[in-house]
Amino acid sequence: MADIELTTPGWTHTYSGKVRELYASTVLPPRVLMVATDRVSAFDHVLEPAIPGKGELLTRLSLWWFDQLEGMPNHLAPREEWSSIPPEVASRAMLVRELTMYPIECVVRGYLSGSGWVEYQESQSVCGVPLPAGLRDGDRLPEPIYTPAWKAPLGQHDENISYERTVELVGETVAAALRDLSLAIFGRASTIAEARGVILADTKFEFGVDDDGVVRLADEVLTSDSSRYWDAAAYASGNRIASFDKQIVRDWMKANWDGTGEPPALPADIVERTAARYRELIATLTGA
Ligand SMILES: CCOC(=O)Cn1cc(-c2ncnc(N)c2C#N)cn1
Repeated sequence: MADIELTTPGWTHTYSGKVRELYASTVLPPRVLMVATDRVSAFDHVLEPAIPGKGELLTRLSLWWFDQLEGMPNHLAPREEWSSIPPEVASRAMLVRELTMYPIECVVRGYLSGSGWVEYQESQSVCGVPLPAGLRDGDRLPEPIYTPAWKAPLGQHDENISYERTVELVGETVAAALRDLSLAIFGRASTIAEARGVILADTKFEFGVDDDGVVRLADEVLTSDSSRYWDAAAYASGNRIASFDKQIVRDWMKANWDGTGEPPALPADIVERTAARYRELIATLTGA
């Protein structure tokens, strides 16, 4: 990994994700700086080259969604503290309260696609949740389903788990809260997106708890990295999955890599088309 320390003093690098870096403040109260890079990952690999502007675009999308989800406590630090964000990353960073994170990926699916479609064909269920017969790839589910995963340490695969397993991991009260909050947020976000001509097919939330015991929506929220977004008009006309997310990259990888060894570099047109889809999604949803 290229040198990732910030040139601005007062920050210590603490964690590298596939596409984001975390830093701890050495001067503020417990705060975490979450910096989004332009890196793109698919099939558990970080791909080359980076997608120009991706980090900034997805940060803007996260911040817009946090604002839309008023009333839902989140991990953003008070905006008056944001002047302390290093200018070198300010356009693609979020300053957040340090939380104790729950090890649960709170996945909500409103449509049948991706790994869910593969599993459905074999078992007429997704993550153990039984579904009606006769569904097709891309179909809207009768109602959104909560299909949690255990958040594995970096480098390991997240593992789909049952709701009962989440109870064992975090207790009944918190497990129920994570499920209910995830389904409620998904419902509100779907309504907001559909009013703008965009289908939110599925997404993944993460939550943590602060020192006062408040459960807060954390991580990035409803970005093209944590969600599948489709164009509603294209979907209605039968193009079931004209996507606004990484599908361009996934489809190219499936057609040009056998999954062994290091993945090939993305061609320039795939990089540009992906950047353009990110820009189009943010413009469509936020108007900016
Ligand atoms: C670099 C990628 O980060 C992650 O994978 C997710 N992650 C989040 C935390 C976290 N830790 C304390 N406080 C928080 N508010 C958060 C948040 N969000 C740790 N890992």
